[in-house]
Amino acid sequence: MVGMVFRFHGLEVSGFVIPRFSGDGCFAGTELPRPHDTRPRARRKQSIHDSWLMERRRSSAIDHGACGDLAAELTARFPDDPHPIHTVYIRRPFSSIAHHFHVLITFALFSIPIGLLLLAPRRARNHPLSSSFPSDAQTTDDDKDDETASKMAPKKKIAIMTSGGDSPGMNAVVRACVRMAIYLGCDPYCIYEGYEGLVRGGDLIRKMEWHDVRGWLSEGGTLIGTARCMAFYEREGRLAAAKNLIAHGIDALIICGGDGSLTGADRFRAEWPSLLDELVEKGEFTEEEVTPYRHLNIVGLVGSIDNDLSGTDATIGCYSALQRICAAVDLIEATASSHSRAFVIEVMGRHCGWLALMAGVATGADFIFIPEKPREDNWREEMCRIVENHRKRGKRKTIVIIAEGALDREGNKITPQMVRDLLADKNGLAIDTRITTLGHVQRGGTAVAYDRMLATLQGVEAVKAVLDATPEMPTWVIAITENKIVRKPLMQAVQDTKKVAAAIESQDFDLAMSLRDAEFAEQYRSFMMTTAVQVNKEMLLPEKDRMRIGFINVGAPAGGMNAAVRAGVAYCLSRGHEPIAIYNGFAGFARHHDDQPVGSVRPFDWLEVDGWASKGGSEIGTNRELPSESGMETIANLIEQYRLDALFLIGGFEAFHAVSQLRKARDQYPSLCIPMTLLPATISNNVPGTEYSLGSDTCLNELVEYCDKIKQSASATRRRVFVIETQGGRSGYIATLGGLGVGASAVYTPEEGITLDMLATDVKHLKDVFAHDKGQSRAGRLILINEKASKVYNARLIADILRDEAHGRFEAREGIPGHMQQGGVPSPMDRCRAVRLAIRCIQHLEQFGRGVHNRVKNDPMSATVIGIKGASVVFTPIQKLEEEETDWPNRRPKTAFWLPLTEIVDILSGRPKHKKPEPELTGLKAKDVKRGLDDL
Ligand SMILES: Nc1ncnc2c1ncn2[C@@H]1O[C@H](COP(=O)(O)OP(=O)(O)OP(=O)(O)O)[C@@H](O)[C@H]1O
Ligand SMILES: O=P(O)(O)OC[C@H]1O[C@](O)(CO)[C@@H](O)[C@@H]1O
Ligand SMILES: [Mg+2]
Repeated sequence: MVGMVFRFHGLEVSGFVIPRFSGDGCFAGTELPRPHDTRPRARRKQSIHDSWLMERRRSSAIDHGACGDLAAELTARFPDDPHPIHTVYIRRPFSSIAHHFHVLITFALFSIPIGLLLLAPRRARNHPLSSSFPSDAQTTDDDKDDETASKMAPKKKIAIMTSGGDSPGMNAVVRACVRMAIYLGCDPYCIYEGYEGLVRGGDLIRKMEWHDVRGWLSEGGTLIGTARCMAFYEREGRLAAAKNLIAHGIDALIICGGDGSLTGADRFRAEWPSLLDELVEKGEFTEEEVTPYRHLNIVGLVGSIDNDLSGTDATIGCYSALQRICAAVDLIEATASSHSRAFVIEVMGRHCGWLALMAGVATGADFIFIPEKPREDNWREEMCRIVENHRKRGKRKTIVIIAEGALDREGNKITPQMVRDLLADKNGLAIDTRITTLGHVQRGGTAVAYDRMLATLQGVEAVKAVLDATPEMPTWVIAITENKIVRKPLMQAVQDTKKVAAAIESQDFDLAMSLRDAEFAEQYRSFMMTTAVQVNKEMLLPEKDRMRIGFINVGAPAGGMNAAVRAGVAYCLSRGHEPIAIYNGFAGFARHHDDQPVGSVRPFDWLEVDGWASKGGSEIGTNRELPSESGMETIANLIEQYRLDALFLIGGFEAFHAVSQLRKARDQYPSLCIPMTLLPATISNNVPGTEYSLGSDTCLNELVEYCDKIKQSASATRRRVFVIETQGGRSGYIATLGGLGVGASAVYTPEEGITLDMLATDVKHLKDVFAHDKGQSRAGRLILINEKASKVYNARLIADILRDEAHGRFEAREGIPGHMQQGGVPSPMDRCRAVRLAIRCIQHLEQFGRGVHNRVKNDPMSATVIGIKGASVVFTPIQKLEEEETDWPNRRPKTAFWLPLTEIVDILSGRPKHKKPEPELTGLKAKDVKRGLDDL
């Protein structure tokens, strides 16, 4: 270090110091012993950043000399640093900004590697868009293309920040944005500490590399920090933020936060032109310098556990928080039931009742309080009436869920204490009552599979939106409607969100409800119907319209089956229908209906069913037998014998096949001319007519949790790859979505198949990746393979091939989670969707009424599948699905909506492009080709 001259003031590094500016245009550093400094090395390095950055000026040094030596010197200082310094650029003092050089030092801080950027330029090294896939092995070669840099257009710099309360999935957002930006030839930056980082600038704005975000999918919270920043509420703060963005040459900003953060973003966007004018006026920049930034390119991502932004069905993190809440309520139920107690559980949601509402639906709570829909003035009597009704029916536990922002109709806060006092009132219900406040437990922990998927896909979409943006376009927020990721105008979403608050304020609660997403109001009605069973007599249908509805589960168990039965039964009871349980599928129906003392066909007992909201498996039993196997005539006779007016089926591909068989047999057996509908429930998610089946979310959570653990083991062992076999039949949905959630290096699906070419590419890729991994990095890798991806290659064989090909350079093992993937307790999403879709199914069946055999026979809508398709919930006639949309030999839909996601899994894991397998020749063509009678 001695001999190099620095211009920076009192800059210290453990072991050497960079002295004051000497005024002679060159730099020097001197070794200094630091015996007193006991801080860990990373902390000491942080202090260099801090003090150096305090020294920096826009117009300070520009020089390119000696940087190679300095990088080598700094690397030598920190030999065991996992992220060595590649390049140091130094500026000569008072040079013009127009020289377009920058100072960059890459240090490592704790586990977060940092690209330290000083005086970021508009200059960049450009990777053409057509460049090969970025991979873990090839991403940090910044210095290679220096000579070409000056000839190319500047690279776009995209900054990502997280803001407001942290939420699980924010790290997945950052990972997706960083890697997608690199993939598309841009430079990603992270703004640390939310708006605070934007206002303060300096080293809170850092360039990111591909490997910087490795392993982030499974981390909770936000690793780039977040804050509630007071300064950003003020124009002064926003002015500083604008200055920092331009100073760092940032072209676009992706903000992931809740309603507040996006309101702030919208305000920033609206003020931007005047902020730039003010910066020019104050002499911070010239007009030419700000010209490239005249259009502020912002994209919002909604990251919040509260699910409080209008225009999107889900926010990143809300399902993870719901998972924590439901897990806690499920646990509390056992103790509540044991003591016959009531529990008042307070959940987060300052201005939004989504968490409380969904928790109420998913756990089958007795009563909820949410800000958007305060109870009538007589809420005390209403709650007591419902709780009393439940207790009279024999319920031993009472669960009341209250959002922290719960209000009464006059806008007064309803507190858990008020509710407790009411339930415990000695002159009233006199129930032994406790309060549990869940607090920040709800925000903690790793993201559930859905949030990882949402965060990743929305992150990718945000980068694309940034690159598509033109000044004429509105500023987008990335939303999700049902199953579809969509761009919506941020301004509209923010305005609608503000309207919710205003509507609550002005006590227009219907408006407040309608301004939330469509599911919100529907779920509220679902909750009311399932909790106030037979309390509200207005719900009852006239006698003549009441039906006997058979409930039957078919296929393998799937999370949410019981919740669907519970909701369907509760709805039937509210309407005066008679819900009939058919135990153990068609096999039970055909062969055990007259067993004694109880046969397989019997009315439901509401008290028993009411406890099924959170139960896994299938309480009424399920199996794969088809009506044709049980005997179609027997089934038809039984339907007649039990006077069933409708059939509600819940299950997977076998259930689909069963409805198809029943429909086709209608000509022969008139008793089958009753309305029937199928609610898809299978972890494989392979039922035609829907993009989502109950149980698939539970399965993905199990798979992701399993893979996280395996990956941790692989990472601890350093250079090891696990090949995980997933279930899913001939559908690669679970493998692909699981791969998206855990960042798999490769996913093998039956839709694509496996070839030697693919394996060879993946082996080479893994070798490259491991060769570039430093020993210290979190190097474990996963490959996911569906159980039927190939007739030849299975998890064990692929692991053996990898191990053999590694020639001792890395290890490979297989892992098979098997039936664990069916899950224990169903996920809240499966439970909530089960409730909503089951109620829709019964509503669909009840439209037909009783004894309408002829009408039913000619109406394609009388045998249907309910499904979520894109942005809507739809019923599709089974005949259409059977004939047009089903790949019968492979037992899956002809088109898999999720197939394009495989590319995203590959892009984000840096998997190289591989040759796709040829389509399989079958039948006569295959025979003739093999005999040489036809062309290949
Ligand atoms: N009206 C506003 N004007 C300017 N900045 C704002 C505005 N509202 C919020 N912000 C900025 O966004 C930050 C986060 O907002 P807030 O605390 O409301 O959290 P949030 O984004 O809604 O997240 P969550 O509610 O999930 O915790 C604020 O600290 C502030 O810096
Ligand atoms: O952690 P803090 O800043 O106290 O914020 C708690 C608030 O954050 C939120 O969880 C949203 O993240 C609100 O529901 C809650 O009121
Ligand atoms: Mg908020």
